[in-house]
Amino acid sequence: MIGEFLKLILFIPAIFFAYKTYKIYAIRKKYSHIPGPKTKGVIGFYLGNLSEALKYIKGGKLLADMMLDMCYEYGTVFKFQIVDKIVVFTIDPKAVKEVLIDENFPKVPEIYKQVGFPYNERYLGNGLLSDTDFSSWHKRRVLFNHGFQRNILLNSINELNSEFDMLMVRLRSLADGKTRINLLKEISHAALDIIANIAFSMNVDTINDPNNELNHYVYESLKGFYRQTFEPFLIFNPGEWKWLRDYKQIIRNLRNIGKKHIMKLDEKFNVDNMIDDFLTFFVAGQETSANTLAFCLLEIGRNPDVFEKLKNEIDTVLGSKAFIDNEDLTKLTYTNCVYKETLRMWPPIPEIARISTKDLTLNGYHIPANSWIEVSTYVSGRFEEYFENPHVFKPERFLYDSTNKKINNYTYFPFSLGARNCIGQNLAKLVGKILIAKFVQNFEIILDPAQNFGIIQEATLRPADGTQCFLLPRKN
Ligand code: HEM
Repeated sequence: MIGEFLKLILFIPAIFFAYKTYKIYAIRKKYSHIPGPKTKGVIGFYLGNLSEALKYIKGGKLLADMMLDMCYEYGTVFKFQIVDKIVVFTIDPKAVKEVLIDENFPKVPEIYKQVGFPYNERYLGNGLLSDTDFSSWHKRRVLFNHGFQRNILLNSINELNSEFDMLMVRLRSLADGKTRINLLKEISHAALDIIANIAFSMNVDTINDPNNELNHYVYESLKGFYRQTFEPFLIFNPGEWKWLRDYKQIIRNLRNIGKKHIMKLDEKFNVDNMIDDFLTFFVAGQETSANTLAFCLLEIGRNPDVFEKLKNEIDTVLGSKAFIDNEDLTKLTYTNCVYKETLRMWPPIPEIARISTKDLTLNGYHIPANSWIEVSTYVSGRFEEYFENPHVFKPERFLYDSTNKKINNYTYFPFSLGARNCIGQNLAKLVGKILIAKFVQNFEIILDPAQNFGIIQEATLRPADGTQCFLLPRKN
């Protein structure tokens, strides 16, 4: 009897192993006509290119850096294998257009379920970012589109000016040339206040009260989300179950804040869906906007020539005028280029994945239906064929004059492209330009030489040390 039981115990894993082996064999065969890195030996057969990917991450690089190196080796359409999944990667401009715009392929449900319902707890739920069902997503996107148009956002230019004036006051109190300042943190606080104010007419003062509950729960919920993404096995460790309960409670507390606020608005829509979008705007908008600006100020600190040109433009257009209006913004051409160049080198969302719903041909290669296809503005932005001296921070490449040819839309897409592009991009650009202009008007920046200039990729890309610097008030 015991012998039979033991046989059964060994038989089940053997069947499972045989099934996995067959699955991997079949998938490798299906994509064998597409170029890509070879895998090594038996371990390579089962794990694919996982060990190469881990080498990049351990070496302080990004997965996207591995893709960039592979583009030089295998061309602009190639495949790689991670365990039993094969990903088709492309930065070919025609292919990018086809995947994101012409075919408008859906998002990958496996990725967005994690942020929608981590551990079966409703976090972003079916919010705009995580809803992978086209028709339910589309109904709500149409509702929100209007409020995010540039001309509508310009009605809030007073609020945007005042939020950043508050940040300037706070930074001035620290600008003695000796106090080390983490600019990422300071800008994150302002970004949260702006989203609360502009999107939900909420008065939150995170700039002066970083411990407020909205900031606390948004921050902690994101921290939990990263752990869940990068430590997928922690659920099996009983020692982590208390952490898991606390994480779920943080999500519930954040949703309760959203619920209380939405009830005040007396909305007629489904409350749970409204809470999903309440959380989505903070989660999708705060880190991305703040990280971009932290990278931008890091580049300004690293490139004194860029800082000088910015000062010239901003002093000429604004002088000591504190209020920045739409007319001023349209004149800040170089400032605009600095923002764009920052997003070329440091896009906070470096890669985007889609699932193909039909067979197609990319760059001559047949791509079967149900393929996981990845595109990356980070890789395109650093590919020498598309951008000359891509590792040099050169805002002038976005100045469209007779010496510069226009940048191809499908090689530069930090806000993604097509129907599921970033709804908050107009807000992010307004916020970005106003912050840069006010910062340059007010301060000299000295980067802390002791800081780590590396980058970290969690859900988004950010400067590892958060832009550590010393500030001095500008004499003008
Ligand atoms: C520099 C700042 C920002 C960058 C680089 C950025 C980038 C992106 C990208 C690449 C996507 C597509 C993601 C995907 O396909 O998985 C996206 C989607 C989205 N972003 Fe942004 N974003 C920024 C700021 C914002 C802001 C300020 C908000 C709102 C307050 C926002 C709200 C959203 C939402 C709701 C989506 C999902 C849109 C949909 O699928 O309908 N983002 N963003």
